[in-house]
Amino acid sequence: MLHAVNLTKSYNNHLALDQLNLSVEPGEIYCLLGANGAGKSTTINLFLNFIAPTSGKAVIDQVEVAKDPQAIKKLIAYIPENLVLYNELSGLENLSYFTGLAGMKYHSDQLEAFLDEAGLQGEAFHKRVKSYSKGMRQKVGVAMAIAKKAKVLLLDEPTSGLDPKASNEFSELLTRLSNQNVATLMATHDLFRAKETGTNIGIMKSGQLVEQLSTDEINHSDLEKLYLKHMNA
Ligand SMILES: Nc1ncnc2c1ncn2[C@@H]1O[C@H](COP(=O)(O)OP(=O)(O)OP(=O)(O)O)[C@@H](O)[C@H]1O
Repeated sequence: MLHAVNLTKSYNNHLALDQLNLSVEPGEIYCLLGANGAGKSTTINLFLNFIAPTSGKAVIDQVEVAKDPQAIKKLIAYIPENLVLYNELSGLENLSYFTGLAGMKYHSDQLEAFLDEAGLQGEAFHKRVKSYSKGMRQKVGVAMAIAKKAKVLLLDEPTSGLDPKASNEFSELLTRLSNQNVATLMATHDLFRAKETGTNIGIMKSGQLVEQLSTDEINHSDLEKLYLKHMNA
């Protein structure tokens, strides 16, 4: 579903991403780990076509992202660390606005069903987003992905700053979406969540993927040891 093929990005001779090769298939939750500056966001941004590759390609559903970004837009949902929503609008109004912008027409009862599926409490649907916690805002993002019937989820540190309960709820949503065959690529610093929620883990260092493994293969403690081994190498 989602493939990086020798994907490379350099900024003025600085290699932010160096010949990355990875695949994420439907139903997989692939977690990218790595220190600050390792190239995680660069990878996500290349799949989003926010930036253009220097060489290599990002491919989603057999379409090269840089060649047909409009086709890709229909397939993907993106949740960054801080989702941009209109604070003066309610969660429901934001969902209505953004789905409308993406060319989708839903009745308010359908929009409410999406928010409900994303785990937002009914009493919050009509409250202004400025009163929402970060976890509630992220749920609006998940509702957008559900409304869009996105085949691919691109997430850049979506649980950063969430309390453990909100983070756990977010992880449960990801698992539910992966059970519906969504392919997820997530940049995160949270080793615990990556092991708990992810199906696959890639450890990045200085723009390179230095380790790939299935979460079935490793326990929490060994994952931490492996991560630190790479960071200290
Ligand atoms: N617009 C830019 N111009 C120049 N260098 C950049 C730019 N964006 C990213 N970089 C560099 O590319 C490298 C990879 O950055 P990236 O943001 O992908 O790392 P990251 O793994 O997401 O880090 P973090 O965990 O801090 O978010 C870093 O060295 C960064 O300084």
